[in-house]
Amino acid sequence: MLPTSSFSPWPSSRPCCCRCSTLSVARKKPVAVSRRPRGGSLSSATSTSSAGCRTARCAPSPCSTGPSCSSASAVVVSSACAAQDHVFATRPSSLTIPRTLLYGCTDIAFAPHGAYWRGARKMAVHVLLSLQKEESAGPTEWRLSRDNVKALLEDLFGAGTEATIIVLEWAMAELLRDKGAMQRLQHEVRRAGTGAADNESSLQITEQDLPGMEYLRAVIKETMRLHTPGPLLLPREAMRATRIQGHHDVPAGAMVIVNAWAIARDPEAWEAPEEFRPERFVGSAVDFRGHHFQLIPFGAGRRMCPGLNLSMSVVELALANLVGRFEWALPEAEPELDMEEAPGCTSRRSAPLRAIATRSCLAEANSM
Ligand code: HEM
Repeated sequence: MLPTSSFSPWPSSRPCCCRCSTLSVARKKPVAVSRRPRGGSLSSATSTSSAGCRTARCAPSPCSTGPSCSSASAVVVSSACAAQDHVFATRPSSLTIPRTLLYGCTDIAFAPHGAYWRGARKMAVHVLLSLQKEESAGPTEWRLSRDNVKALLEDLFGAGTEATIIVLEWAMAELLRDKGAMQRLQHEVRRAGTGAADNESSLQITEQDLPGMEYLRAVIKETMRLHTPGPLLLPREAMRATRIQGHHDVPAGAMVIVNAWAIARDPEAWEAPEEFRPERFVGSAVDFRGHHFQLIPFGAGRRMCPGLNLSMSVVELALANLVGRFEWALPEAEPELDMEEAPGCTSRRSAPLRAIATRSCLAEANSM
């Protein structure tokens, strides 16, 4: 993950770790925690919440001693940085939960770096996630056991669906709170949607309508910045000993956790980071495709999420049709939206979103 160039992962003035109950941060060791998550389990490594990440950010900085730290068995990265992607291209081998649930890590997400992972990922990207109708990977000579297939399907259904739904739900929640953003998005969608010129009942947003919708993409980026679906991404492991930023030694086998939640709210990278401001992405080149390390909800580098295009097509299409075809309001009984995130590996809403939809009035919208 995290290729080269300007590399400042653990600046002197900021906490460098989210609150993970079993990770103890050595105050004088900016990138180091002294022991692995208890039992080496996935849930203990990644179970956190936005409240936990926030608490850590407000805590006295464990990074304040600067670059004097030495080695680590687990490293938490909390600000945008670049590192040698090839060194961190594997997943921790010590996690018992994925090993048990994913048939010995024969899925893609937790497979160790190597031929099996490469083949499985290639197959998924070309055959399943390329959004092409024809198989483009060519005939495969792979022999997969029944368990291998089950592990792969768990990734593709499990990993994909929850994160995609999380983004859609948070986007609607933010838009329900921000009438200006909702109106601007509805205006864009209704102008571009097929049938918009006729009447609302024929409004249908298709994939062909999406490319011109810059504000729609800005809303989705801003939603993923504020509500990163996997706040700690997926853990990596150092395949060999390395040194990062010239002074942080990372031993072979150290677990690397990226606190994407904290990075996306870093006041040094973002103006008013706690506010929902989709406009910040209008006319901006900043994207989440792994080149801008301040926004990495899909990760970056070799292990970056291969489902990015698929999930973004789904979210764009669903959100455009939801806001284009309906007017939205909060239920009278619940005028205030609860914006808490539930604890866990993902940033699900703690309370389900409840909203009232009525048919849209396009004539009005088009005269704006
Ligand atoms: C909003 C939607 C999604 C988000 C935010 C998301 C996020 C992520 C993240 C953070 C990673 C780890 C990246 C890293 O280590 O650098 C990942 C990996 C992965 N994702 Fe997604 N994902 C999403 C949708 C999907 C979908 C739709 C699929 C497939 C149907 C999918 C399949 C995978 C797989 C197979 C991996 C493992 C890649 C590897 O280890 O080589 N994801 N995703």
